[in-house]
Order: sequence, then structure tokens, then C-alpha cells
Amino acid sequence: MRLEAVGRRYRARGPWVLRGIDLDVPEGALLRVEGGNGSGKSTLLRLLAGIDVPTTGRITGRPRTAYVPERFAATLPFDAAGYLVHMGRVHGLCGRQAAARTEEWLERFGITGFAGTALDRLSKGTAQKVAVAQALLAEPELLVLDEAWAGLDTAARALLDEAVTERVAAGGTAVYVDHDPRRLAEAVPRRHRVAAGRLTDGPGGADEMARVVIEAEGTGEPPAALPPHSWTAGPAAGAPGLLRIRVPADRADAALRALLDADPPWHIRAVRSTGGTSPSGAVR
Ligand SMILES: Nc1ncnc2c1ncn2[C@@H]1O[C@H](COP(=O)(O)OP(=O)(O)OP(=O)(O)O)[C@@H](O)[C@H]1O
Repeated sequence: MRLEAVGRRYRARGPWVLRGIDLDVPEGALLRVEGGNGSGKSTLLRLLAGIDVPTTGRITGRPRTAYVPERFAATLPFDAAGYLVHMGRVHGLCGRQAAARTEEWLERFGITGFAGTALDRLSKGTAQKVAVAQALLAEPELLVLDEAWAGLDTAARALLDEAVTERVAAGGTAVYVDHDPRRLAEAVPRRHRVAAGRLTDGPGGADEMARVVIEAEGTGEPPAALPPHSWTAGPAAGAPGLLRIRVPADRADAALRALLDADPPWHIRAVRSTGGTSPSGAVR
């Protein structure tokens, strides 16, 4: 997806909240958006999620997208399970898949007991889990998370961390805002800062954005030497026996070495770079 000269203001002749935003959102990228209060982070995320449109400029190449808003409006006339099934259908799942994923995510978040509870009667924490589950259950190509961790308990926050890194390792893209500077830091996000309506690269800059995705086939356990949260395995990676690893470019050699030195060694199926200033392309 690409943003070209995107601007947004909420009133004709009102102040520009965002202006002249050019941004590439490549597949397999993890983007963190930072900025002060009221700087326009949520505005940018709503544009990325496709629930708002730019006043000027254009957004092209939108993938299948799911969004967790900063505030979940739990006013729809559904119970928790009914809402998740409905959202699964909205995201393109068939009825049976939507029901199965609903059951799975209610269980993963430990809220199966609230399946039949009306949305507006859920506690804030449980409602937030439902808000997050609706975005994760359809395995979107682009996941947009606006402070999605806020209000979740420790176990649910860890589950969301894991789900996001899994999506990204599987080739999806995630964009997030979170007040905790350490959020997903181990997964080494590309950082962007919104200030005075403009978007700049955060600390790190373009050269450090390059990531390498490695696909390997094998039968053993993923090597312990791989960085934590860097890989996804089996069906989540696209096929049984497949391991998909996403690491900063400067750690790719070490990851390849760990795969080749494993017993039995992993067969390297593909290596490609994403983001950064280096050209991307598959190498076999
Ligand atoms: N729907 C709206 N109508 C009018 N003004 C809006 C609307 N949404 C946001 N704004 C204004 O746009 C500016 C940026 O708001 P936005 O919520 O995008 O910032 P933010 O960086 O996410 O803020 P915070 O960190 O406080 O959540 C603010 O001045 C806000 O008042």
C-alpha cells in the first residue's frame, strides 16, 4: 500500500492535521507510529485502515485490512460471539469458518463464558478483547492497531504481541500506536513520527528499516539460536513443515547459519528483503 501526498483536515479551511504524507507500507512490515498528544496518530491510522479518506492525495494498493480503534463503541445490538461471527463474515470468512474462529479466539482470550453477553454489558477489559479478536480472527493482510493493548490484562497483551508478530512473520503487515516504547521492540518495528502534520522516520532511519524474510523447510524444532518472536512455523507460516523468519538485515546471516547448522539442517526455500533502501526481490 502507498500513501501519496496525503493530507487530512476535518473542516474546510480548518487546520491541516496531516499534510504531504508519503509513505510506503510494504508487505511483511511492522510499523510503529509515534507522536505527541493530538499530533494526528489516530487520524493517520484511520486513513491507513480505510475507515476515513484523505482530504487531498491518494492511497493505493489497499490490502485486506482489519482495525482496532482507540475506543471500541460497544453499542451494536450483538452479543460477543454474534459480533465476532458477524465481523468474520464482514472480513470474508464463510459462516462455518467465522463460527470456528470465534470459538477459538474467545477461548484464547479466556472469555468463552461471555460469548452470550451483550456487547454493552461487557466489562471494559472484556470488550477490548472482543475488539482485538474481531481484527485478528480473519488473519488480515494489514492489521491497524490504535492503542489496542490499552485495557488488556498481562496475558492478553502477551497474546496480542504474539499474534501481531505471527501475522508479520507470515508476510502480513501491522501498523500500531502504543504508549509503551518497548511494545514489540524485540520485533524491531520501523518507526515513524507524526509532528506538525508531517511524518518523519523515527530513530533508526531508513537504512535500519531493511528486514529479511527467510522461508525454510524442515522437520526439526526451530533452532533455539533464532531471535525470539522472529519466526512462525507450520500452517501459520503457510504450510506444514515451513518456517518463516523475519529479522533485521544485519541478523540474516546469523539466522541462516542457525538454520543450516541445525540437526537435521533446514532447507532454505527463499530469502527476500522488505522495507529499507535495498531493492526487494526473491532469491532462490
Ligand atoms: N473527527 C474529528 N473531527 C474534528 N477534529 C478531529 C477529529 N479527529 C481528530 N481531530 C483533531 O485532529 C487532531 C489530531 O487528533 P488525533 O486523534 O489524530 O491525534 P493523536 O495523535 O491520535 O492524539 P492522542 O495521542 O491524544 O490520541 C486533534 O487536534 C484532534 O482534535
